[in-house]
Formats: sequence, structure tokens, C-alpha cells
Amino acid sequence: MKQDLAEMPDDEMTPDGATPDSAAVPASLIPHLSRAAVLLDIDGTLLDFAPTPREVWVPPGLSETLKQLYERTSGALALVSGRSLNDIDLIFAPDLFPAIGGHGAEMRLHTDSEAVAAHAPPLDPELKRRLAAIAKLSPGILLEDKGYSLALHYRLAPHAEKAIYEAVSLIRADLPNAPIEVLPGKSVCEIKHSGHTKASGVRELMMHAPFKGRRPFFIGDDVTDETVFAIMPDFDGLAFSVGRRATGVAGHFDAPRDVREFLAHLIDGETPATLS
Ligand SMILES: O=P(O)(O)OC[C@H]1O[C@H](O[C@H]2O[C@H](CO)[C@@H](O)[C@H](O)[C@H]2O)[C@H](O)[C@@H](O)[C@@H]1O
Repeated sequence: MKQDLAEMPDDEMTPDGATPDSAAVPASLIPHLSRAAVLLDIDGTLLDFAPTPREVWVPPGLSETLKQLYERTSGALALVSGRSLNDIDLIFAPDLFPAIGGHGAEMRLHTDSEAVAAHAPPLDPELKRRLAAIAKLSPGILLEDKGYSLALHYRLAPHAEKAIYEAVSLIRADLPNAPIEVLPGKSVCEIKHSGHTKASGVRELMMHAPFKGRRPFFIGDDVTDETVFAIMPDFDGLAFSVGRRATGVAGHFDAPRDVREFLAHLIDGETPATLS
């Protein structure tokens, strides 16, 4: 399972606390915004982690930066998240952005239309009931029901991680043919349909205007983002990770604040100082 940076063993850290393998990435690698598609993960990339999913907040300036990137790319900016579109819209309200939600389960290509494509049916109610019962294992385990998936958050109950995964495995073993998969995230265990991923969502997004034909760059931090890192070369695109240097990325940021600063610099036309 992928580790939080905070959980990274000491031998993977440099003496100053930075992640290893840092290498300068020329700013010229970033495509000009008139030819780029900007694809951004939310939690742990744009936003700092919070104790619970509802407690995240959008720092001053971020929405304005995103709106300007949206304009400069003629609409080719999309949020690519594990959150539902409804959740994304609440977080960034009153602003709306094109988005892939639910790890590829939902998609909205344009902000000026209500059209949302749903790519996943609801989880089986009996399966959901059994999974939801896992939350009773310990106080602090939070249930997030997205309809098409269910997430068990244990940021407030880290001791429960092993028990959660064991309980999910038992349920999973009872349903060997169910089209579901267990997605480990940061202090979260999510059970979702196996037919969609962030990568399948991005592939579809890139088939449509205004994204089609542009060079994407994607920034993400979590294990689910690795599927998108892997397909960026198919679009002559670039991937950047956050918190650690992931396989196949062109560079990484230490923390979400560095991502926010980088995006703001892109608009200013300045050389990003924090990309390593
Ligand atoms: O794909 P992302 O946009 O990065 O979303 C991933 C998950 O983010 C949320 O959970 C995570 O953030 C919470 C708030 O900081 C934190 O409390 C939790 O521990 C993290 O796992 C969201 O609740 C999930 O639905 C997303 O899948």
C-alpha cells in the first residue's frame, strides 16, 4: 500500500527532510497554456489533508488561479478526483470546473452544461450494508457513501487500518466474481467498481474538445493517481507527483502549497521555483 509522506521510512528521506531523487525540471517542459490541458487531483495535491473529508478548505487565491487557468486553456482544465462531482462542487462553490469524479465514475466536460456522464452503477445494497458495518469496528472510522463506491476513512482511527482491510478481504472473498476492487488511499480504504479508474476517465476526457489534441500535464499524490501518471506519455503529456517522487514522473512537489504556488506562477509566466 502506498504510504503517506509522514509515514515514509527515515531511510527514504534526505537529511533535510526532502524526498530523494530530486532533479531540476526545466520550466520549458511545461507546455504553453494555449496548447496545454491542465489536469489536477484535489486532496493532497491542491488541498492540504484535513482530519475528515468535510473539513477541507480552499485556500485564498486557489479558485482564482484555477479560473484563470481555465480561461488561458480555453476550458481545458479538469479536476481529477476520487470525490464525487457533487462533493467537488460543494468544496469549490460557487465555482464549477470540468471534472472527473469518483475515480472515473463520473465526468463533466464543460462547466456551461449540466451534462454529467455516469460510468458506474450503484454498488449492490447488500454489499454496501456489509461494508458499512465495518465502520462499527472502532470509533473514528468514517463512512463515505458515494453511491457507486464506499470509502472507509481511518485518519481518526489509524489503529483500525489492519482490521478494516481484513474485514474487507473477508467480504471480498465471499464475492469472488463481483466486479469490484479495493482501492487503498491515504488513510482510506475504498471499495469501487473495477470498470473505471482515473486513467479511464482521463482517456475519455482527452477524446473531447477542448482537451483533445492538447498536451496534458497531470499533478497527483495518491496511488489512484499512478494510473494517470502511466498514461501521460500516450498524450505526449507530463506527470508530476506530490510528497514523493513517483515512478515515471517528470518531477515532484513537496506539498500542496508548492503545487498552488507553481500554478499561480504559470499564470504569471514566471519560472516555478518550487518544482524539483
Ligand atoms: O483523488 P483525490 O481528489 O485526491 O481524492 C481522494 C480522496 O480524498 C478524500 O479523502 C482524503 O482526504 C480527506 C480530507 O483531507 C482525508 O480526511 C482522508 O483521510 C483522505 O483519504 C475523499 O474523502 C475521498 O472520497 C477521495 O477518494
